[in-house]
Amino acid sequence: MKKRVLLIDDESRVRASLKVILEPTYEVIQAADAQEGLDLYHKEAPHLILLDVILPGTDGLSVLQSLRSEDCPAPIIMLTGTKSVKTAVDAMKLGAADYLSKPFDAEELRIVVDRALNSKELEREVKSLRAQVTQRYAFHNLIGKSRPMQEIYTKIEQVADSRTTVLITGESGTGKELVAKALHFNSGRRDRPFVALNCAALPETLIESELFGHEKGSFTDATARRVGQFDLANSGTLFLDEIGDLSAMTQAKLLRVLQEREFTRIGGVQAIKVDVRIVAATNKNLEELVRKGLFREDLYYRINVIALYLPPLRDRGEDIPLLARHFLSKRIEEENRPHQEFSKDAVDLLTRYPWPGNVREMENIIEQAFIWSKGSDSVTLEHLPTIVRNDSRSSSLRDDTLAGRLSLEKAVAEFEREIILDALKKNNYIQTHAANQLGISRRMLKYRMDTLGIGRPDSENGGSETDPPVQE
Ligand SMILES: Nc1ncnc2c1ncn2[C@@H]1O[C@H](COP(=O)(O)OP(=O)(O)OP(=O)(O)O)[C@@H](O)[C@H]1O
Repeated sequence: MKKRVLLIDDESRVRASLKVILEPTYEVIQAADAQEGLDLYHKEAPHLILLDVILPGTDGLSVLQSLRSEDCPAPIIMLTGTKSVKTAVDAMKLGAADYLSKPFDAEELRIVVDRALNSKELEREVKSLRAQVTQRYAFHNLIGKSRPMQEIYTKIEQVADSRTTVLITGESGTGKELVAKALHFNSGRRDRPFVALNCAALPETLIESELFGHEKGSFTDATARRVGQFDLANSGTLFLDEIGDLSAMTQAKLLRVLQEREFTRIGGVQAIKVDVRIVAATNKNLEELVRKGLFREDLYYRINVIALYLPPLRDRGEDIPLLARHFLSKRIEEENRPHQEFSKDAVDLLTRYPWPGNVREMENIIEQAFIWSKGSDSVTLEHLPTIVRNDSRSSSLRDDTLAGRLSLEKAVAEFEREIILDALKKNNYIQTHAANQLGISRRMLKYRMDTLGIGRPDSENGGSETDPPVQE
């Protein structure tokens, strides 16, 4: 079936000639003014619109605006006068797919129309592929296709819809809060509140009042009754992050709520019944805290009914490229920037980096790469922060040595060479400064440079003027 092109132009001569050019490939429908054009758009749902800027009554730019405000899926190509560059720019800003300045020839018209339709097609394909990938590799905003992540998805599905308390463990930034949200939004409580409280962020004096609320006059600052998080989360989920940081007294009170499903506000006498599902998280080793007497054993057993462990990112390497692409595409979409991919060596480097701050650190690093790669076709090594580049280099030296590809002596020399070069570059090749930074004498630096064969970049800028001669 031929694709439909809607042509909105008041000059019948222009309409007739455009029709002749396009008709062999497309079905052309025509309108002579804005109103007729909008009516035909609603009736015929065209695949592409050719819209003249100058129309009697309502002009083309206003029509463009109203089509865009309706989320018109068809690309719109503006037909402008020769001298109206500003109008063309305005039209592009308002969301036109392209423009053609009159007079244009048949070939130009065909190219612009084909290109707009193809890129729309491509956009649609990318969207649908992305949706498919997200469906397969994601679970409620959690991205990851590694085995541990697939297991987490299965467990979430299995336990989400019960009132059982869940304990999520894992290093900082591994996604514990996202898992807690996934549990909530996949449960029957999804329309009720999800309340998150970071137990480590509040001083001990405040945490109890934050959790349970207080009655007016219960302490000096309690000028009014305050509702606590348990009240707010009633019939929903309460996410207690960093639970290992709770004081002994708050641990005792929390145990009571978990056992009796009721609590009392500070300064209150009346027990309040609640139906709250608790999801707790920690990056500490709770068993060890129990052994040291810092965490109540009975509370530990109460919250550790179902345990979910999120492994660090470095242990789920196949998720690294997936997450990196996810964060990059998200930013590209948000800022409406042209599509970019990572170069192969950038992906390799990201995969080798140990990610001590896990997914949170990755989000941050991809944000930096996104900023530095503005205007480039792809995200390459040079757009990644030095911390990733250096760390990955040292780990590849280590890997090569352990795999027998490089002798220890050579690996150490290579490592030393890179550090010395870095120090020299940072200090503009002034050896005295570089030596200071490295904590060695200038003579020693000179000696190491000679041994490792490090020369100056060129004698003009090599810092020789500023460096005093080495005293023998
Ligand atoms: N699997 C994932 N897919 C997509 N985004 C993720 C994933 N894991 C974590 N993130 C993102 O990384 C950031 C940190 O995640 P989150 O706050 O859930 O970690 P956390 O383990 O609770 O950290 P902390 O222990 O420091 O509280 C968030 O912005 C989150 O959206």
